[in-house]
Amino acid sequence: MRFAATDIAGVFEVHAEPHVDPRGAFARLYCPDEFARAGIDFTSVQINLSTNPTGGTLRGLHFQDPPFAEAKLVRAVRGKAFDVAVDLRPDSPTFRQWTSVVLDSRSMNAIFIPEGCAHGFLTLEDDTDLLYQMGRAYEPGQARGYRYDDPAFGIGWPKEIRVIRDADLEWPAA
Ligand SMILES: Cc1cn([C@H]2C[C@H](O)[C@@H](COP(=O)(O)OP(=O)(O)O[C@H]3O[C@H](C)C(=O)[C@H](O)[C@H]3O)O2)c(=O)[nH]c1=O
Repeated sequence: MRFAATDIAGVFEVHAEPHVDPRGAFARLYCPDEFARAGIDFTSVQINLSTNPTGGTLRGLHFQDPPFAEAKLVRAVRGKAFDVAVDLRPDSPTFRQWTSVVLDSRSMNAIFIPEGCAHGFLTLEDDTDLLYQMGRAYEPGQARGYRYDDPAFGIGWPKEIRVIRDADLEWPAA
């Protein structure tokens, strides 16, 4: 497993480094000890699956405030997605900045998003499924969000948005 820093402190692209042979590939996707050696204290306690049949589906930007803030490890297990983390930590030098990773099921990469960041993604092809490993159990009613196009962030989404739920258009301005 290889951890690549991004423009935002604490956000990493995680490369699985699959073992490939004529049968296919085998990869370790998560290991708390390897995360700890990379300086990341992250224990996966809940796993979620997001299925998105239509390319151009946007979910997010979502986050939760303390004490319900969530760290998450997100990967595409089918298809491809433009995945975004936004730094919402007021004391961070990259406050309100964003970074992106293209999650590709074929390369087995992932993005680690620490507490204090918002998360969103835009699927780049039909039938894109994202698997989430969460650092805390789900707390109903704690979800907060900002619009994907909030001028405070200026996120450069790479393609037309074709599917988005109304609630993700109704978030307050940052
Ligand atoms: C997140 C979550 C949701 N739910 C229930 C609540 C709703 O009845 C249903 C769909 O939830 P929601 O519409 O919030 O799902 P998304 O819009 O895909 O939100 C997720 O996608 C963005 C991009 C994220 O980063 C978050 O992990 C999460 O907010 O699943 C659960 O039962 N457990 C959960 O952990």
